[in-house]
Amino acid sequence: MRRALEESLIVAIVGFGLGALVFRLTGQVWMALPVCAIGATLPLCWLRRRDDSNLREAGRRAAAERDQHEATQQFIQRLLDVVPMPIYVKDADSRIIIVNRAQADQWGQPREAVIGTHSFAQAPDAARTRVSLAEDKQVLDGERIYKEEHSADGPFGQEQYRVISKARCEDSDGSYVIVCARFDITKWRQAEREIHQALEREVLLRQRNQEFIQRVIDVIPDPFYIKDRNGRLVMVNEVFAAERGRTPESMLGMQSTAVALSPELSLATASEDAAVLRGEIIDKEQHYIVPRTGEERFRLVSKRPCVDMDGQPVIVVAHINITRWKIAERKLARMAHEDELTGLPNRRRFFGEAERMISAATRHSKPLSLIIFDLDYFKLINDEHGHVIGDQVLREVANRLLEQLRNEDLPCRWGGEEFLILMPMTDLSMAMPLAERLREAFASAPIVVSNLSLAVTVSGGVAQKRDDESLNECLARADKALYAAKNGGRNQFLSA
Ligand SMILES: Nc1nc2c(ncn2[C@@H]2O[C@H](COP(=O)(O)OP(=O)(O)OP(=O)(O)O)[C@@H](O)[C@H]2O)c(=O)[nH]1
Repeated sequence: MRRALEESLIVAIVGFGLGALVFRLTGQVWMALPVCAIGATLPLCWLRRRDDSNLREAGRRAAAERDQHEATQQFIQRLLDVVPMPIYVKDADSRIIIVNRAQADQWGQPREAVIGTHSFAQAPDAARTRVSLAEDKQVLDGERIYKEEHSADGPFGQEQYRVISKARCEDSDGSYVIVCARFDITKWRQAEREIHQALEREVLLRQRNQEFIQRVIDVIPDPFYIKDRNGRLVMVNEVFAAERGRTPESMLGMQSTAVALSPELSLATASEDAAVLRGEIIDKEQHYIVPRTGEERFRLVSKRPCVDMDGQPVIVVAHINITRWKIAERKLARMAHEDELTGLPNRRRFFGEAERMISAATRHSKPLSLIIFDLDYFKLINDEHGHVIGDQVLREVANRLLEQLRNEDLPCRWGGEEFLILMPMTDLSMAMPLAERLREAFASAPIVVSNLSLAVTVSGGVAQKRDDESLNECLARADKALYAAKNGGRNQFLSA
């Protein structure tokens, strides 16, 4: 408008100016008027020519811009076609304006068939259409949609996982369009699921193996456990836990040394564990007293190196309770040499030691005497008070006998209520007073057992061993003297 006013003003000034000049020079109006008209026409022609050239230039530019735009469009299309994931662009009315090859292939339609149609025409149902339209509105308002979808039956009837991305974008005209991209992640998700299931199976298998091992070790009747390289308990059987008043689960993770039954038992643990981790095997016997109960125990400790299910080194430990065997062994050893009831040497031990004493006496030409004695009327005690009381009396007789002995004397329970004493460095004259002292020890004080006060006397025979006789021959002589003492009224010792 302003430009038109300027051009009209130029035309008017030029025409009027030329007319005014002619009128001034000629003074003739009829000459000035045509000049005025010609003067106005000249700029008009010039201006028209200039506009025509401008128009042509504008047309050329518009065509070039169209070509450029089209080339850009084609480039974008080629670019999108290379992308393997489905992508399409729709306008603000949800009409498809660009679609790449992957998307067209997925829809199973040629590109030209979908351009200009509504995107929701591709939706499988009304619900999906509603969701799609609501999302388009959100996207046009500036939101970005990024979501994952799972369908049990995808376009080809198979399971499908997709990541869907929708975002707003400005086109070359400055209008908003919606760019939609879909990424098929089915294979990843399925692989992920398979890995997850495999892991779950492994965890389950591991758990079952663990439970099975636990059941197996719980069957072991002795304490058994497994610890890691740091001495922490990783598996404990019920006996081991029960011995400590705990449950197996509550002990896991604890240091094995922290649950030792007695502090001295774990003194060598660290060095032993290090040796086992180097591949050594440890088998040893331990004798200890349980501080809590005062109970005496023996155990066989067995430590072995092993590798757990993760390939980590562990130490397998078994404590075999050998207390009963050890005590039985101890008892057997005692029984082999001691009389079980009285604790006195038995015949076997007596003969063993007597042999040595006789050899020594012979070698040194020293005298040696023997006493044999038994209880008088012991049968009556048994008959009247029972064998249990009788046993107690025999034990007391042994105690009283031991009180009368000298250190070097060798006593023996010969059998039943008969006892022997072998006295080295003792001749008959020394042996008789000792025998009398023994008789007196019984005759002077009753034996008290279980609130019973029982008068007990003993009778015996005494013999000094001759150089030319055996121990049995000497014993036979002493026995004869005992027989005589019995027949002579009892409560006396006679010499052979
Ligand atoms: N309680 C108990 N009794 C025993 C044991 N060994 C032997 N006797 C008993 O000792 C008694 C021995 O009886 P006798 O041989 O008649 O001798 P006695 O009654 O002592 O009579 P005299 O020796 O003649 O004075 C029997 O009753 C045996 O059963 C034992 O280990 N325990």
